[in-house]
Amino acid sequence: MRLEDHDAADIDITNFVDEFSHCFTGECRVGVLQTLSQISRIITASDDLAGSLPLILAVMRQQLKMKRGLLTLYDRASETIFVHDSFGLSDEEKARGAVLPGEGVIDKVIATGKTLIARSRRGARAVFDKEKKSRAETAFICIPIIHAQKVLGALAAERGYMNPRLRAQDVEILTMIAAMIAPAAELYLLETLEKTRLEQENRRLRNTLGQRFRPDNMIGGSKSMQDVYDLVEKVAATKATVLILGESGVGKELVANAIHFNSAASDGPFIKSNCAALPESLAESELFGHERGAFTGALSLRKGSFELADGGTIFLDEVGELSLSIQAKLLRILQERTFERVGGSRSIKIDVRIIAATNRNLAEMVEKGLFREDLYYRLNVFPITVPPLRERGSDVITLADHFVTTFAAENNKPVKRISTPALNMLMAYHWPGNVRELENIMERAVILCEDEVIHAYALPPSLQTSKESGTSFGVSLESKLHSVEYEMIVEALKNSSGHIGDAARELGLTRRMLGKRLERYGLNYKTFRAAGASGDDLG
Ligand SMILES: Nc1ncnc2c1ncn2[C@@H]1O[C@H](COP(=O)(O)OP(=O)(O)OP(=O)(O)O)[C@@H](O)[C@H]1O
Repeated sequence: MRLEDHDAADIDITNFVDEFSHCFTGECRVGVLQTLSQISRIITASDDLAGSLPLILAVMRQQLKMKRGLLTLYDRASETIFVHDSFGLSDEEKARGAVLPGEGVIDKVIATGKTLIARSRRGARAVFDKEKKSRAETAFICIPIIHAQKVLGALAAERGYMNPRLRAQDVEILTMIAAMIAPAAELYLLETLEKTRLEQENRRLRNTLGQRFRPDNMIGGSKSMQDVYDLVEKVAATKATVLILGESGVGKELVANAIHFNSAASDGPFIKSNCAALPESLAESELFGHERGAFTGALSLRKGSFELADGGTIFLDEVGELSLSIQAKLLRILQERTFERVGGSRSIKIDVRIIAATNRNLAEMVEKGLFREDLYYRLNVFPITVPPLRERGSDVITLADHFVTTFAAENNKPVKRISTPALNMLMAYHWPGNVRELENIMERAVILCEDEVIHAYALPPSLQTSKESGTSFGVSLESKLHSVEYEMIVEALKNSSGHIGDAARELGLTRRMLGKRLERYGLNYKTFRAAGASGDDLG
């Protein structure tokens, strides 16, 4: 009901603070102070300020014997006032988010930042619906919640009397409570609303700009990886079994992680079991657990990975390495979600999402009788193939930069960039060990680095053979020297912005000597002019 809905005669809005302040006499102070100290304790004890707001309303209800109360908050960005918490409202009122008679009062209080009181005989009748006989007036007291000069909302309470002294007392108490909960209200608005808004904004931007999902833990935006991210996003929302395929080191475990942490079970456990690392004798008890005394040395009951993953996700890495007998047990879990511990007869039921990964060709293994066909089909419900690094184009550079930043921070080194020849080498290499190999190489290079730039000679010999920038260097001493020379020349030309005299001076050569070397490497000093000293894109 809005303010305008009332007859003018029935409503009296009073700026109340001064009018009745003299009525607040000493006799009530003890009870009031107890209430305030209780509220203050709730606020101090709670590590979640926003969570303490409902408790405070409960204290208002119990200690101050208010019939109805509500806490409204103002979301500045959407310019909406919403009921955060309330007591005494009927289910119907709650469902429509309606507030007490004098809804317009709340608007006014939030707009002006001033305390207001609405008196209403009609309101009284409506409020005390069940006590229709009562014609007593109601006071709807509404106090702004202000923090750092910003109105964050309003605290309102309704009293079924108009006794000026009690009303003045209520105003004073509610004003103090409003001041005490203001930081909590601000925190709530910041944390909850801001987060929701950012998520909405993020979704909106992704939709409008055609941006797509990328798990937080994965670097690289190449088309082939974007296809992987799309699959991750889709399957994360389901409970389907996932089979992740791809060469060693491509990031299969990261994909499994991303699925789990973007799923509804993200608060549940994520248990990884490396099937290849387990000797046959131990694999069964590792996965399914064992009862006490199940075998020599089984001194106590042990839960296996499946049981530990209950309510979450189990990641079976290198699933192609499992023995045929364990494959049979795994098949049963996939079909029935039950298993027995080793040495046990009781069936254990679990609720687990299964993600398996392998770098083996399972279909081929099925043909050779090394992998159960029925298990293969059960696992292969939603396959995701992670592409090798050599098929990800400039992701190599993005990942290399990411690793340089990470390892520079880890090792406390001022390394800032990768030189162009080094980048060319990274791009030309075929990366048999994929991202893991790149990660290791960049860690080594950062450790070796003595200035702010990773030079080509800091990369391992396996990369030195690459045809970087069209200049192929062999593995002999002479080729390596040429590689270093080439890079030093490129750096000097960059530093001097393509000024051949300055570059020659920096290198300790004459212009003529430098000219000859430029010729040998097919370099043109003029191409370094436009890019400037820090240009990174010159070959
Ligand atoms: N897209 C990526 N972004 C950042 N780091 C990555 C990415 N892909 C892989 N890595 C890193 O590379 C390393 C290897 O990744 P991961 O262990 O997930 O590969 P894998 O395919 O499971 O390997 P394996 O088959 O040997 O088990 C890890 O350190 C991982 O953090």
